[in-house]
Amino acid sequence: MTTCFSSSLLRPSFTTTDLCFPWHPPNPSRKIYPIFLRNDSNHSPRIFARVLQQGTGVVSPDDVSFQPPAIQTEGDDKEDARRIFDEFAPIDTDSEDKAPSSSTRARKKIESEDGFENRFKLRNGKEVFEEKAYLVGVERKGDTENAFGIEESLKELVQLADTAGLMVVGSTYQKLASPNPRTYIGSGKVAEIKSAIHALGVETVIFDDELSAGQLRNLEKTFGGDVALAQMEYQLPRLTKMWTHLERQAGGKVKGMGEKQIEVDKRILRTQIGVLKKELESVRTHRKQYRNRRISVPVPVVSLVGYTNAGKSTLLNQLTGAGVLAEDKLFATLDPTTRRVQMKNGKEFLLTDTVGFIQKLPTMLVAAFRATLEEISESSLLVHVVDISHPLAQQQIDAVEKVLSELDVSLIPKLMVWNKVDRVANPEKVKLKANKEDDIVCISALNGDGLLDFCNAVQEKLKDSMVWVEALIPFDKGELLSTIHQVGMVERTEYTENGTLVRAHVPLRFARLLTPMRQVCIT
Ligand SMILES: Nc1nc2c(ncn2[C@@H]2O[C@H](COP(=O)(O)OP(=O)(O)OP(=O)(O)O)[C@@H](O)[C@H]2O)c(=O)[nH]1
Ligand SMILES: [Mg+2]
Repeated sequence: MTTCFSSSLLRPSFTTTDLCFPWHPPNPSRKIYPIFLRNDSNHSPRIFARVLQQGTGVVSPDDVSFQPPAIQTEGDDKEDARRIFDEFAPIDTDSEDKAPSSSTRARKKIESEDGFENRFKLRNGKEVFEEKAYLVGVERKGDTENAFGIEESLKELVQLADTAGLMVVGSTYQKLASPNPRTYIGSGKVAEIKSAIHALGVETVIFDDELSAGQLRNLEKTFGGDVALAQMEYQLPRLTKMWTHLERQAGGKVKGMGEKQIEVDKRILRTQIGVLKKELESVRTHRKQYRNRRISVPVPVVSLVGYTNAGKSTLLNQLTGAGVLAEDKLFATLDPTTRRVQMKNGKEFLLTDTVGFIQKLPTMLVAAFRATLEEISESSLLVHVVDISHPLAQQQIDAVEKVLSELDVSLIPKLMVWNKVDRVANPEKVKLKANKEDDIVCISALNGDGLLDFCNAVQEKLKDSMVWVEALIPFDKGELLSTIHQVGMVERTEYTENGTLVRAHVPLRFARLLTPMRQVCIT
């Protein structure tokens, strides 16, 4: 699962055109392990490596069976590459007690000018440390059969990095003629990355590529870090050692940046982990409370599902004025929100916004995503929102449907919404096409176009999940009658001596409430 963009998604410091982003399409059939290599100043490659395992689960160091180093370079001179990698290799082992060198002082000066503390940014009300990131894409022979093209996949990675609080300052890629996963980027590319690290003050390098255990080991050795973002917490006690060690690589005979800096770094990690945990916990609690409250209400629940950035939150806001965060950013919505939609004809349904789907799902979002999935399975109707203006709309539809097909939701009725018709070259043509298909409605969530049609279509589809009842409602139960009108589809009412005879489709939960009256009616 993974995510996409206009330049407004990107930070002000760069634009889409700054990014040279040919990219290898992620292959859903394989595990992708982007490696984050962190270098903390323009001059000191204080680096650690971490792996973000895509998909569910968390990789642990024990899961990685190391084999002999197996970096093979392609096209370039292997010796050359080895030399470049060697520059990052550990050197001295006991430089900790030595006086700070001029390079350390210069680095500190740069960091203070850079406003280290200023780089804690507030995002969605939470404090994150904004790191400068550089992306490295690798396309292997055979990758091209993937539905998502290189550029799109790379853009998604930009958005993911952005969402993760990183500032993407540049990127590069390399095409490898061999599908062999043991073949890795050549020395020229390594040199290019190295010079970018220095020139752009890059702190995090993200490789989006499948890495063999050998490569992993090599990178781990080369860059000195233990591996895994998901393992940050696990690594915490070992960071002091690791970063001191990396310090030595940076300057040779220099003293490390000192305990203070190391403590700051650890604090950053702890903060990030803590924020994440709290956030996911609150998602869960929130969802549970909402669900419990909702179950007592007979109004049908409609869930908006769809690829990230499709416009789900915008649609919810338009229909309900909910003020739900809608942003041109990956996973703007983490905490699903439910609002009551009241139609002009008095009908009601509950509309739930959900976390967007993506072809690759970052580990840190998995928990939130699961909360959403639980939500989906309890809906009366799934509305699949599609950004029809997106060049890869069909691939995004396929990605979402694939996820849905893996869930236990096949019996829930579905409605597809083609959103952002205002952005397509020929809206009329698109609308015509939608009209020819069953269960597709064209809308612009942004300007409100087609929303009435949407609500009507929702009502029609909800019928599929309702049950047919005939009930005699006593006159003193007038509130039941108005609820039937609100949440159900009334076909006919008839006033009799004993009450009002109603024939209607109503949500199952509500039908149960009517059971005694149905019996009256039948007898
Ligand atoms: N032009 C246009 N832009 C739209 C429309 N609907 C949404 N957008 C824009 O698309 C971007 C994404 O919208 P969101 O509503 O945040 O998308 P989402 O599906 O909730 O995304 P996630 O929460 O990340 O899954 C925002 O910049 C919206 O303003 C539309 O109908 N037309
Ligand atoms: Mg959203």
